[in-house]
Amino acid sequence: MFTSLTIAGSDSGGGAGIQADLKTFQELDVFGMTAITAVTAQNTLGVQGVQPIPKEIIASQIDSVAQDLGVDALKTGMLFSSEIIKTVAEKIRLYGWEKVVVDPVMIAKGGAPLLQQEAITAVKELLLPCAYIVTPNIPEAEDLTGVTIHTEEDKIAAAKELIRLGVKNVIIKGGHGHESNESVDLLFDGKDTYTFTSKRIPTKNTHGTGCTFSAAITAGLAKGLSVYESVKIAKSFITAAIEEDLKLGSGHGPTNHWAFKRRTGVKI
Ligand SMILES: Nc1ncnc2c1ncn2[C@@H]1O[C@H](COP(=O)(O)OP(=O)(O)OP(=O)(O)O)[C@@H](O)[C@H]1O
Ligand SMILES: Cc1ncc(COP(=O)(O)O)c(N)n1
Repeated sequence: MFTSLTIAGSDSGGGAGIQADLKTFQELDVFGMTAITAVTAQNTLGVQGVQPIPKEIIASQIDSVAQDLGVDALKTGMLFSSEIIKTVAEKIRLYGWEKVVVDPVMIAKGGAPLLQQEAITAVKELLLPCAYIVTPNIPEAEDLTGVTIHTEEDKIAAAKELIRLGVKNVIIKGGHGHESNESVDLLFDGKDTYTFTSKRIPTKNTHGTGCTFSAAITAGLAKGLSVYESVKIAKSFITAAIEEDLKLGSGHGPTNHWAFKRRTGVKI
């Protein structure tokens, strides 16, 4: 049995955060484990409350999992503060984990901050050097690098800057490139560039797409797949989940975590 750990925030609405990660791990036949960094009161309309968890309890959750169950791959999501980032980065180094996917969650779809502004420096200095893969969306890549992104060349320039900060592989996600009728995710491994393209699906139900995508990549890595193979499957997983949206709530609804497995019917 392969195992994955998600270190992220709880989304009471079930579409993003820890909840999206566990649903994705389960669908991809990986045993999911959690270290909760913050509890959010959230639904499809927005974020109504945020309560960070004390750093000692976060450290303790990670120790509990590491010292008994083992971690084949892990991802980070909402980390909220510099203090939490420092705690998580120290644990990643302590246990020598290498298959680490960092989803640099900053702002919820509705605009609520999920990372304190002053914590961006900690992401760059403490977390990115631990990352095997980082998966920013376009605004996050801009914030982390200072590069304004309009073109594919801009994405490559931002990716190179992230590699310089210590990341091994960068995926700049295209969900926010609304001017195009395609959603193109660009992978850069420090040498070669690969693109993963789907047609842009016209829906407002994209709550938790980034969480789901990075969790699917983590599941692939846990099973020993390459970065390229893991991203390819993750792209199919998220495309199916957006295409067959569930139409829940009256704001930005969740995606459909069952869709990929129902569609493919195969074990990967
Ligand atoms: N409308 C869409 N049609 C097709 N694919 C999409 C669409 N929106 C997002 N995606 C895909 O979903 C994945 C996540 O991309 P996105 O840029 O939305 O991440 P994100 O902003 O971090 O997500 P979130 O903040 O909602 O968790 C990518 O693979 C992207 O290509
Ligand atoms: C706990 C948590 N983690 C991550 C997100 C990002 O997802 P989105 O940008 O779709 O709101 C979120 N809303 N809540």
